[in-house]
Amino acid sequence: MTQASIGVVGAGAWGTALAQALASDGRSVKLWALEDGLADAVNSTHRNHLYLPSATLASSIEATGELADMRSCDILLLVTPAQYLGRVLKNLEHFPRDLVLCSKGIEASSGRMMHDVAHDCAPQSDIAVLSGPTFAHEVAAGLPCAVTLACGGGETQWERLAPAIARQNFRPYYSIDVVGAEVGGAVKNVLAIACGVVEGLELGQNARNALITRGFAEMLRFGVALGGQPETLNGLCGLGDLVLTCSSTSSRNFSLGKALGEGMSAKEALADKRTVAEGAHTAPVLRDLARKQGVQMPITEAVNHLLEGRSARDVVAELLSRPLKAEGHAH
Ligand SMILES: NC(=O)c1ccc[n+]([C@@H]2O[C@H](COP(=O)([O-])OP(=O)(O)OC[C@H]3O[C@@H](n4cnc5c(N)ncnc54)[C@H](O)[C@@H]3O)[C@@H](O)[C@H]2O)c1
Ligand SMILES: O=P(O)(O)OC[C@H](O)CO
Repeated sequence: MTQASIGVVGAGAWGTALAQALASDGRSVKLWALEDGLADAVNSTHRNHLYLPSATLASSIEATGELADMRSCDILLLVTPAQYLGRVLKNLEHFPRDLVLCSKGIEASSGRMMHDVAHDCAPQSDIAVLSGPTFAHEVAAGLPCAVTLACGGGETQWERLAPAIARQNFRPYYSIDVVGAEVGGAVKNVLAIACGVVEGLELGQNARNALITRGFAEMLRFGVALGGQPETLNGLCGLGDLVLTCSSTSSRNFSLGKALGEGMSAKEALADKRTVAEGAHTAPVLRDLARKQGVQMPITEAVNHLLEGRSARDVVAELLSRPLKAEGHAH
């Protein structure tokens, strides 16, 4: 049987790392890069100097600056920042049967989750979501990791995707819950900003772990309200990614929060960044969607206050002054 041909759309840190993981067994992988000259640089130096300079890339990765070159792929992994997914999909001329969404966010202009954005552009394709605790530099270095691969096309899609995506050190777990997988990745980025603030203010490990646990309760409430399954959010794409991202300055979202906690203004912390901290874009739209659903998300509300310019100490004091309530309270 011939192998499915794979393309990765987006040559930021994560798209590059995914291309490297998939090419680690010598398979050829196409990688689309937006920036002028980046595709040529990747092909000639086997490095992505802009987004993942630490990694040496397999020679079987073929980078291109032309989206049209992705038309021959059987499977496309879409790895743009969430706010650009719709725009890039509109420029794709041809959609394969399998689209795998790897961005972690919500479209701010419309409130659409990534699978809705993709479905609106490519209604004939089966849509899957790949998400989990995965820092790009570790994946690109070949270190082991595991992810949720939620297949909207069910088991038949999983049977196509699993052999194309699984590698010795890159281990997908099957799920059918596309909504739960997307909620986990989008919400953890917002919560990681909050945990970074705790680090920046030196509030201690007890506070950080309280925030992770109460943040997880927010993630669960929101995910279930949207139709996601609690067991998905208990897994790699939910709790697993939340714990990773809330514990390390390798996370751009955690680092953004830390800078805010140390006293930098949101404007300064977000200025001139080539790389994306998705939580900053997701926080306002997540708050609006939660309010619409009647779901309480006090930590998400607090992150929005910070991004709107309130002082970190005031926002933390306000969170700690909320009325006492039962831990298992549903709202
Ligand atoms: N970096 C990681 O460790 C990691 C891991 C898992 C998931 N993700 C997710 O992957 C997605 C991409 O993140 P990343 O880390 O690869 O990005 P990055 O911060 O490394 O790079 C920014 C990306 O944005 C792209 N970009 C900028 N302007 C654009 C435009 N107008 N149209 C299309 N693309 C544009 C750039 O080409 C580049 O690919 C995000 O949703 C992120 O949450 C990242
Ligand atoms: O650097 P961050 O905060 O975007 O996190 C990267 C990954 O999503 C971790 O799983």
